[in-house]
Amino acid sequence: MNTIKIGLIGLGTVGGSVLQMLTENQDKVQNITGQRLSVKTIVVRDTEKHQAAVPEGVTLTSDLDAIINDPEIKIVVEVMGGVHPAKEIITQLLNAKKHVVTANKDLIASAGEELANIARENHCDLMYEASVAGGIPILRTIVNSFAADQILEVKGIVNGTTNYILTQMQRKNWSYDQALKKAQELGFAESDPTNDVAGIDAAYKMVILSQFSYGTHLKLDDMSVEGIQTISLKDVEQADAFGYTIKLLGISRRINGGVFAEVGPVLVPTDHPLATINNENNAVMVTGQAVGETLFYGPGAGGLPTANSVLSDIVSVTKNIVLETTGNAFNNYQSESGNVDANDVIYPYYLSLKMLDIPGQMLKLTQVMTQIGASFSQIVQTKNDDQSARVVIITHDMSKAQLHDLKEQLEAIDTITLLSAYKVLK
Ligand SMILES: NC(=O)C1=CN([C@@H]2O[C@H](COP(=O)(O)OP(=O)(O)OC[C@H]3O[C@@H](n4cnc5c(N)ncnc54)[C@H](OP(=O)(O)O)[C@@H]3O)[C@@H](O)[C@H]2O)C=CC1
Ligand SMILES: N[C@@H](CC=O)C(=O)O
Repeated sequence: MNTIKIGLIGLGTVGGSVLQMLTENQDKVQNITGQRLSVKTIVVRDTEKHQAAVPEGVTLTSDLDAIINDPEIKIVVEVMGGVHPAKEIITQLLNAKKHVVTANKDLIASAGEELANIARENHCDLMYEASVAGGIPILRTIVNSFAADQILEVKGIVNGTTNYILTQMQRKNWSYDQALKKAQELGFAESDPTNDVAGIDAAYKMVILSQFSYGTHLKLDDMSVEGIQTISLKDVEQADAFGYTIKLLGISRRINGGVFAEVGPVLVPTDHPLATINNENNAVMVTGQAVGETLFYGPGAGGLPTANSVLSDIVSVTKNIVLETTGNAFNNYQSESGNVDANDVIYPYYLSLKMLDIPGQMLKLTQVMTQIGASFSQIVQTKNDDQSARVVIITHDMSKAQLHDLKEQLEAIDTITLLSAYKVLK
């Protein structure tokens, strides 16, 4: 039996589980591919820390050249994370004719196209199923099963850490800090969790999903990205009283020949499937013109679920090596798309406002709403912690352009402060 040697860069949450799966599931992989897969070399920063976890016969080193310059190693798994030096390392690996499997969404969202070109020039595979929604096989599903359908919308929960934090805050009354600490301990969060909680990790995933779904190359700078740091317990309770759960959603839609994508907190009706997705689980709802609405659910973070996606890529690369069909892009859908007009992006909004407790403030608010042509379907007045008046509104449908005008007009009124403005899913 032929043996394919593998190099592994990173032995943390995901790398450790990849090593475990490659060791424990060897027989099945061998049965399917006809090849024996064997990890030859592992690269980490601190070899001492990992020595005990490395099986006999496997080289553990901090020297990347031990993989790059080893002609025996055909497939390299990059699970170290971050854009630099991962980008330079993968470039070197591809130029050294090695097939690369990565879970690195930061890198693929920022430089995926460039790396795919280098892979093609070298007749190498570059695969990254694990970069979006951890254990959910969403990218390959879009490539294969939506190949002929026009995807109209992709939305969902694509960050496990924030969904875990929101679930613990909503169900167990944990503080934000307590829930984040636990998410880090469980290995869901990035080594620096800023990108998780600020919505940037979800935005990277929406960039990749949009490329697969609409063939378009969005940039993070083109998207509005908001995290969960500003969600207050009062918002969570008020949303619940209105019949909604707050979730951090990525939403992308084809609108009039353009592609619109955003990440932010959204009020989801409690009977909507996305409201039922808890803990580190993710769910991606793909709406196709022909197929209609579909939902893909599963663990979005964690070692073994993510490793399962990495292994599916390794098996695909192995089959391509055997069939001599390497060098085809993971996704080759390319399509031009224009800009989306802010007048065409329409949702109801949840607005919470702080008002100085002096007469005439509600009248001012109503005047601003009327002026921009918006109206509300629900309104509640309570108190903020500092005893100022808190007014919470759910608007009728309004455009992003109207929301922008509303924000501008409210900024000019020093007795009213807009605390939060979240989309409401119907
Ligand atoms: N954790 C998760 O649930 C998921 C993670 N991902 C992605 O998978 C990748 C890995 O994540 P995760 O396993 O959680 O990360 P960890 O922080 O747990 O592990 C990172 C590993 O990479 C090694 N490493 C970091 N920098 C270097 C370097 N310059 N040279 C050599 N080795 C290096 C570290 O070595 P040392 O230990 O010596 O410091 C460590 O072993 C990231 O891209 C992440 O976004 C994707 C989906 C889910
Ligand atoms: N930090 C990420 C890990 C998976 O991509 C998350 O929490 O979703």
